[in-house]
Amino acid sequence: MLKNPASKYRPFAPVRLSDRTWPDVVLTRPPQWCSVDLRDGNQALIEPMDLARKLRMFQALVKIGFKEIEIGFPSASQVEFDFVRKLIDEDLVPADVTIQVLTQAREPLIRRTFEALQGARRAIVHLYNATAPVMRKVVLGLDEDGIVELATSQARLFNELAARQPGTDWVFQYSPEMFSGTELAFSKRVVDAVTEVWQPTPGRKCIVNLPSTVEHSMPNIFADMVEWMHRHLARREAIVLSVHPHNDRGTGTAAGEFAVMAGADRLEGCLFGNGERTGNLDLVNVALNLYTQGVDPGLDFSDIDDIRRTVEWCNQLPVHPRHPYVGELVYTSFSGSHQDAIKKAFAARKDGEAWDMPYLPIDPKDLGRSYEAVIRVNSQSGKGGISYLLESEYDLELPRRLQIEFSQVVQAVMDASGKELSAQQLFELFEREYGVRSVVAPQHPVLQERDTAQGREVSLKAEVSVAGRRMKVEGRGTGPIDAFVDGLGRATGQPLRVLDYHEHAIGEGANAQAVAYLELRVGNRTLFGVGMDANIVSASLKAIVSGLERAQPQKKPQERTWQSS
Ligand SMILES: CC(=O)SCCNC(=O)CCNC(=O)[C@H](O)C(C)(C)COP(=O)(O)OP(=O)(O)OC[C@H]1O[C@@H](n2cnc3c(N)ncnc32)[C@H](O)[C@@H]1OP(=O)(O)O
Ligand SMILES: CC(C)C(=O)C(=O)O
Repeated sequence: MLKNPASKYRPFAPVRLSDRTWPDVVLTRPPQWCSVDLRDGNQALIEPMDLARKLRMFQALVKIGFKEIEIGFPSASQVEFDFVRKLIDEDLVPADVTIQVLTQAREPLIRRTFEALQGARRAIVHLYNATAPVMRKVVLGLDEDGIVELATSQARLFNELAARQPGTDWVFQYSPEMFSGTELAFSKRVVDAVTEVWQPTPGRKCIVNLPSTVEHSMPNIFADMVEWMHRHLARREAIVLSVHPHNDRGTGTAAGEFAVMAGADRLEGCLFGNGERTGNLDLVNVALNLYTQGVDPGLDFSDIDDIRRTVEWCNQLPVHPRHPYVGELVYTSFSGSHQDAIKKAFAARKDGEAWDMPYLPIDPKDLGRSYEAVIRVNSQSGKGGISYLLESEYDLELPRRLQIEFSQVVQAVMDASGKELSAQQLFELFEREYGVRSVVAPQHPVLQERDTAQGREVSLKAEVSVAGRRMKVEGRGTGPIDAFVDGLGRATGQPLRVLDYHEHAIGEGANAQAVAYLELRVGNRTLFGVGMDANIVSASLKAIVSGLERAQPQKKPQERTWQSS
């Protein structure tokens, strides 16, 4: 890179528009949408779409709700021509959808374009020619007058060819190419000259499309340029003012939104921002930005993953996992504090309430995404995410101090592997750590109760196996748990106390299980034991054995053996 980039690059020129109004505008309704996936998106593909892919994309766009779809550049190739014919000949265009096609301002191409459209019910024919200084000089070798002459002569050809096909309801569109890099006064001059030829009326408008063919400036500058055009164009009342932002600086979405605030009526772009170089404006992004402001965009993305799969198939390009609204990872939280906040907000949220969810600007359900993938656990995660997954996938409601204890177990495993843990892996780790499957309930229990002067007394005899060692326990207490703790303490010679107790059911009916979480004091250690059983008392007794097993001196995590004192 250069030490002095100014020796090579020029800053963009600000627009003189001190009375700009667009910054105060609030968007309360959607613009007119036009998808250019089948043209600008298609021309940017490594392998342009064949007929089957074009048709599938067209049908997906119709299903989403687009009413204007640029279906191709019919003079560019046979496939492009044939696709237009296919839609017309096979009557595949719904009555409320208008197809649009693009042509350069070159006579043979324009003639071929009108030929492709024969028999169309309604069509937008889109004419463009270069207007930017570098293009005038280097590509076309024309001065400003030459460019105006080129544009107007071809605009006249539009009038002529359309008149020969009166059965079609024609709409004309004009784009000064690289509007973003063209002097504003010249853009106005050429656009006014074209609309003078076309003579649109408020009842029969033409479309003037302002492309940031290359995104040259910050989006506020683009908005100033659009507002300037909006205020200065002749015949504005007879024009649908459209913009066509690209995304070279990564601000295509902002440019599109600001342009609508600045007076644009219509937005051209592609699904998930496909298009030349860094792409076109991402229509899904803008539509869902509106949606999250409470504005119905008039486009339906309620199965956004299906749309992504279609787009990936047609474009043969992947959508990035972090792409706004659609990426595989955008409804996933790995970091502990995010998980904690999301978990609490889900628990606090009541149906019908306004969406006010930390770290989730949109309800994934609205786009057909599920909550399950919202939280994933890796070394950046904390107890909130871990317990969320265990609760949402396995119905385990870990008490808070157990969440803290188990998250340290998880962290040790993560630190060693560096990998993400799925909900299933977390559950298996939990089962192993607390011996949920391996711990056996006390065998041959004999339980007796009697009333004494101090109250009810329970005595319990049983055989128990703790970490592979069988022992007989005999104890007394105010209830079975108390008696078991007393007996185990005697049998192992280890002081044992229950500090806290939580239990809940998992599942219903014949398959219901009880799960008990007991916080124990074993010797000088405080730790949890967990037991699961169809019977709640057995679940509690198993939890005590679980805690006792875990209390023995540790060799390696996940590898403990019993050492009796
Ligand atoms: C910014 C955009 O996205 S605009 C859309 C661009 N899309 C595409 O180009 C995809 C489809 N294009 C194609 O298939 C081909 O380019 C075609 C069929 C249109 C034309 O092909 P060719 O005739 O072989 O010409 P080529 O592609 O090299 O275009 C360059 C010629 O067009 C002329 N030209 C370029 N832009 C324009 C314009 N806006 N208006 C008029 N003429 C133009 C150039 O001056 C050059 O003419 P020259 O050969 O006399 O020097
Ligand atoms: C033809 C125009 C609209 C275009 O695609 C562009 O300038 O990016």
